[in-house]
Order: sequence, then structure tokens, then C-alpha cells
Amino acid sequence: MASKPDFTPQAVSAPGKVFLAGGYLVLDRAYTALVFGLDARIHVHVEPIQTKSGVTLSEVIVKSPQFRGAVWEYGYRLTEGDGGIAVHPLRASHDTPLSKNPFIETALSYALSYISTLLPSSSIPPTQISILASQAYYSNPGKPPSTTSTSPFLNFDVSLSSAHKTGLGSSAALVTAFTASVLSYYLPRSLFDMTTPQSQEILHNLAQASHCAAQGKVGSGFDIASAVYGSCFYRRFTPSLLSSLPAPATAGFAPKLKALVENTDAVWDTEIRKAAIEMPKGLRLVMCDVDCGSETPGMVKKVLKWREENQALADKIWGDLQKGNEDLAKEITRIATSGSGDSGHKYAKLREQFTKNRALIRQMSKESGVPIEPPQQTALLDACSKVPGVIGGVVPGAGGYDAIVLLLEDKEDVIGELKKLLDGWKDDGKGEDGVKIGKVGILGVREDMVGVRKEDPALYKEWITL
Ligand SMILES: Nc1ncnc2c1ncn2[C@@H]1O[C@H](COP(=O)(O)OP(=O)(O)O)[C@@H](O)[C@H]1O
Ligand SMILES: C[C@@](O)(CCOP(=O)(O)OP(=O)(O)O)CC(=O)O
Repeated sequence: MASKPDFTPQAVSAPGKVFLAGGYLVLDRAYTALVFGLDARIHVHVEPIQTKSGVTLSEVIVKSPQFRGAVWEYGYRLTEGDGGIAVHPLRASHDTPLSKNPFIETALSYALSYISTLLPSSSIPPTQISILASQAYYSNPGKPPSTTSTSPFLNFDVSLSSAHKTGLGSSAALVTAFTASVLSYYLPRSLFDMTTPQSQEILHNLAQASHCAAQGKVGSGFDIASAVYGSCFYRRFTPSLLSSLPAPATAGFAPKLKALVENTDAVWDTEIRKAAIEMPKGLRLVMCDVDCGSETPGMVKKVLKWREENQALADKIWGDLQKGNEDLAKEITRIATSGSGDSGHKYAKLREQFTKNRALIRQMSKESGVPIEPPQQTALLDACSKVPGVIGGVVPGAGGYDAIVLLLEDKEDVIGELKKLLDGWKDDGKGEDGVKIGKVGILGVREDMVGVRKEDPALYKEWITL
């Protein structure tokens, strides 16, 4: 077995996402989705553990230093019966409560278990891992860590559980960057090199498996796919391909995980088309965070139940939307690759496509009784779409009250006008559901075509305390 001669710090970042088209449809393999990676990233840095006493315990310490009290300590050991590496949370002292982070714990146990199938367990020494996230993932205002700081990361000065998420897919970006940095740290380049398609596939499969396990459900996986590959056209994997995987630390977990990750049985049927999507020069995405107290749990369940009970009508809407989504992607990419025409005319078809797709989403909303594009969001999207230079917009992903995404000309005056509209935006209170939306703010993010990426470990100097 080839193990690494030395362990040098490694760092990897992965992007968040915005789902421009294909929400709900993507849950079914017969349909696809159009998802953009964002320039908001989660970074993970891995280095040898700094022990004061010189005693080496099988321990991994994970810190998220932008948040209060965000430290998780884990013990790990190789289990019998090919169960892989078991990871168990440790208490820093007897009187501190155990703090859980299922995404970290699961990503760690899956990554170490996979590594244990390639290296002897004596080649898995303890490490210290730090997580750093872009401001845009949270709406809490951050502060520089010191007055002389040059770091791009901010201190949120709240606990992670009280931070307010903006919905860019933090757990998927975290699991992807975490898995990639741990594999890059322990494995020699001959076994894992993130720049190769083979290693990206290994990363994708491993991150999908651990993200699903941590979430306790098999989602469509679009958020992991975009964290690994960046902006793409996505068709999901068959959900049952994960069902034969035993739980970590139970007999046979490690070889089954290896076969799944390396796709030995050719079970993965995910389709990721990067070439199908390109952002035209001079256009960009803008995401707006809508302040809204109401949350709508179970939207996905309700939509799927309605679809099951109204197959014929649902098939018609799903089919029309699929065509609309494909046309949208084609038109965006056509403009990106041909680029001709004056700007007013050039975007006419694209504008029309947004309008058509939104009408179908509203039909889906109305028929299923689920507020995917509720009237409050219709009013907001209509007003934004009238700002000169804004081409169109949609409620991203599952929809609801909490966000919109707009495609617009990347010019300061267009953003300026949009900001003016949003600063003065007031819900007219006419929504029959009684939900009133509050302030609407522009998030500091835009699309990014690049997926997972190696970073310079020096970027985190100010955050990594000995
Ligand atoms: N910066 C971070 N540091 C550590 N864990 C994080 C961080 N950001 C997100 N997480 C983990 O991801 C979880 C949020 O995931 P989830 O609820 O699925 O939201 P999202 O839609 O942003 O993915 C958090 O509870 C935490 O476990
Ligand atoms: C409904 C969906 O198709 C899309 C949900 O998209 P969001 O962008 O709303 O995603 P979250 O990160 O889970 O909040 C469900 C899915 O594909 O998993």
C-alpha cells in the first residue's frame, strides 16, 4: 500500500449554488436541472495536529473559528469486520456538553473509511481541521478578526446554530470541501489528485453518499454536484444505488463504500453537463435574500403528493417546464457563444423564456396549493424585471418566500437602480395567505463556473490558532 511520505497542510474550497431551473423536476431522473455555482465558498484546511504534550492520540479536532464555541473533537479507530473507521465525538472536558455536527462527523467517518481501504491505519495520523466560509452564506454581519487583518473571512461572533443561513447550500459545500481536503491530505497524488476527472468522480460519489447519510435522506444531489463541478446541467442518480450501503462501523461497510465510491459496479447514472451552460459576457446573476418570518416545511412532500394524485396534469406541467428549462439554458448559452445583436433585442427571447417558465411555476403552485411562487414573490419579481437591464428572474430551488434570483446586465447603473427599488420595497400586504415579506437585500454573490478548487494554505494564517 502506498502511503504518504510526509503530511503537508492542504486546503480546498467548494462553491455554494443557486438553482435557476428544475426545482422538483430534478427529483425524478426523467428531468434535469440548471444549477449555477456561486462565488461564495466554504474552505477547509487540514494540517498535522499541534499537541502540547507530545502524546499522540487518535484524534481529529475540527474548528469553525468564525463562530462562537464551534469546536468538535473526534476519536477514531479502525473497526473489525471491515467496518471502516468509526468516529466518535469527544468532550473537551467533563462539564462541557457534547456538541454535534452531523455533517462533519459523517463526512469524516466516510472519508477516513474510504482512506482505510487504500492505506494501513497507521498511515492515518491525527489532524486539525479548520473551516472558513464566505460572508454570503449567513446574513449576520461579520467583522474582520483584527484591525490589521487582511483576511477575506469575517468573524460572525454568534454560535453556528443561531447564525441565519441565506440558503446557498452550506452543508453541501462544506461536505465537499471537507472530503476533498481530507483525501488530499492523507492520500498520495497517485491515488487522489483533484485536478483529474477520476478523482473528481471519486469525490462526487463519496460526498453524495456522506451528505445523504448526514441529512438522513436521499435528495436529488444537485448541491453536491455543483459543489464539485460548478455550474452545470444536472440529471440525478437513481436513489436506490445508495441503499445497499451498510452503516459506518458495521460489517462490510468499508469494501462496500470503496466499490460505491470507485463505481466498480457501474451503478452511478448521474449526468453532469458543464458544456451545456455558459454565462454570456456582460451578464450576471444577482441573488436577493427576502426577510420573511414564515417557513413552509414539507413543500417538497406536498408537491410530490399532489403530483402522484394528479398524474396527467402534473406530467403536462412537468413536460412543459422541462422544455422551458432546456430552452432557457440553450438561449443563455447561445448568447454566450454568438454574442451578436444590440442589447435590447439580443435578450428579447431570454426575457420571454423567463416569463414562460414563471407562468408554469405559478401553475404548479396553484394546482398543488404550495407557495412556490406566491403572489408576494410575483409582485417582487415583476417589479425587478421592469428595471432596465434586468432580463428576468425566478424563485430559486424549491421556491417559497425567502429568496429570488435575477439575471441582469452586469453594469453599475443596473445594480444601482435595482438597489433603489429594493431599498424602498414594501409588501402591499395583499397576499391572501397573510404572509408579509420584509426587507429585501442583495447578497454579495454572483455565479462562478468553477467547482472544487485547491487553495493556498497561507490564506488561513490569521484563523489557525496553535
Ligand atoms: N461554517 C460552518 N462550519 C461548520 N459547520 C457548518 C458550517 N456551515 C454549515 N455547517 C453545517 O451545515 C449545517 C447546515 O446545513 P443545512 O441545514 O442543510 O443548510 P444549507 O441549506 O445551508 O445546506 C449546519 O447545521 C452545520 O452542521
Ligand atoms: C425542491 C428541490 O428540487 C430543490 C431544492 O432546492 P433549494 O435550492 O431550495 O435547496 P436546499 O439547499 O435543499 O434548500 C429538492 C431537491 O432537489 O433536493
